[in-house]
Amino acid sequence: MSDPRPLQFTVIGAGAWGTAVAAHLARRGQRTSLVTRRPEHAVAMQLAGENRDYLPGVKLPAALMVTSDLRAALAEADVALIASPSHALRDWCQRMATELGGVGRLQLFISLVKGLELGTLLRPSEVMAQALPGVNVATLTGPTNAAEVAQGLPAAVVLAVATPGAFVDQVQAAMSGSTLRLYTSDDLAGAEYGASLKNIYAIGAGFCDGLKLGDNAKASLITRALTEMVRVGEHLGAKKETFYGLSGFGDLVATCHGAWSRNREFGEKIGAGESVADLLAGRRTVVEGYRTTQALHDLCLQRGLTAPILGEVHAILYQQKKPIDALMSLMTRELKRETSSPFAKK
Ligand SMILES: NC(=O)C1=CN([C@@H]2O[C@H](COP(=O)(O)OP(=O)(O)OC[C@H]3O[C@@H](n4cnc5c(N)ncnc54)[C@H](O)[C@@H]3O)[C@@H](O)[C@H]2O)C=CC1
Ligand SMILES: O=C(CO)COP(=O)(O)O
Repeated sequence: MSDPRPLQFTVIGAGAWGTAVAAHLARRGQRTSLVTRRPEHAVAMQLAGENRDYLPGVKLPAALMVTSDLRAALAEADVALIASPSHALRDWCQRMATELGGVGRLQLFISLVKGLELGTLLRPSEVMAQALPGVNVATLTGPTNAAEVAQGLPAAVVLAVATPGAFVDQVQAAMSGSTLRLYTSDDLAGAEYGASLKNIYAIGAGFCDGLKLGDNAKASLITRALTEMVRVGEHLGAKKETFYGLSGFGDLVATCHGAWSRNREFGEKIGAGESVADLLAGRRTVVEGYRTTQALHDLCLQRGLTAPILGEVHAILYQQKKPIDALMSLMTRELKRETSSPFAKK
């Protein structure tokens, strides 16, 4: 691993996760800018020394530069990290392409996004590569609740890249420290599909919580979800082993169990009887699993893949199926060996 040398990091999107990653980088002594969407949000953060809208209670390092000036923040950037909700990713990327007018100094463009784009069904790095062709794309993902990372609690993540190399090793070293340990991977598809699928299963785990089904039910759901994740992901071109790592199993466990998880909590409230529409109305923070359930459902239909748990989550979110009826559908499926159940292809 090469020694860190000063790099310029630009984190785009000042929700909870972009702010936490930017704060981590600045604390590591890396030159870091955090770009907000709204100018008034940048001003509020500068004045308060805190992101009161999305990450209240966490003091931002003085060295962190907060701005809404995307062009200035990108001008010197060696590494850009994007932390928008998946539905806003393409807009941000198009703005970046316009402001950069080429690729500038940018050598690595890292997604912090955990969801697919509705309609195109593309992974975040695929959307990014379309907007900025010629830049190496990557994702940084794993079990990382933003508040914990922002507080400096320890975590491990994976940096999965399209093209590995010396610069990626340098970024790994620059971002790693005593509170955050980065592993690298060349399975970008696996890391992104794992990150997207785990949000759907976390909604499912939330249904278990809301229905008060107990620990056995939730453990069974998580285990079968992992099996489904591996099968769907492999079929979509990912490597099986990736799903047993931080971006798959690691994040699945964290999100299905985390009291903080917005996806899990969304499912819990639906399981307890609240309506999807009421829960989404006027929400400020993102529940990625909601749109991504639709995207992955569409992708499975398109590829002829059977994914029973994903199908039931979709039926609850989009077809008004009752969570208790979805449970019955899963429990009464055809009996089989644990290691069997090959995909039924159309
Ligand atoms: N919060 C967390 O613990 C983690 C989140 N992530 C992922 O990071 C991504 C961003 O999530 P968070 O930082 O949690 O967001 P958040 O829920 O804290 O904040 C929402 C963000 O979305 C932006 N936004 C809302 N509507 C928008 C629009 N129409 N156009 C552009 N931007 C819009 C807001 O400005 C804000 O930055 C998601 O894909 C999420 O799954 C990944 C790891 C951890
Ligand atoms: O991705 C996350 C943790 O790794 C955040 O999960 P939620 O979006 O469910 O809060």
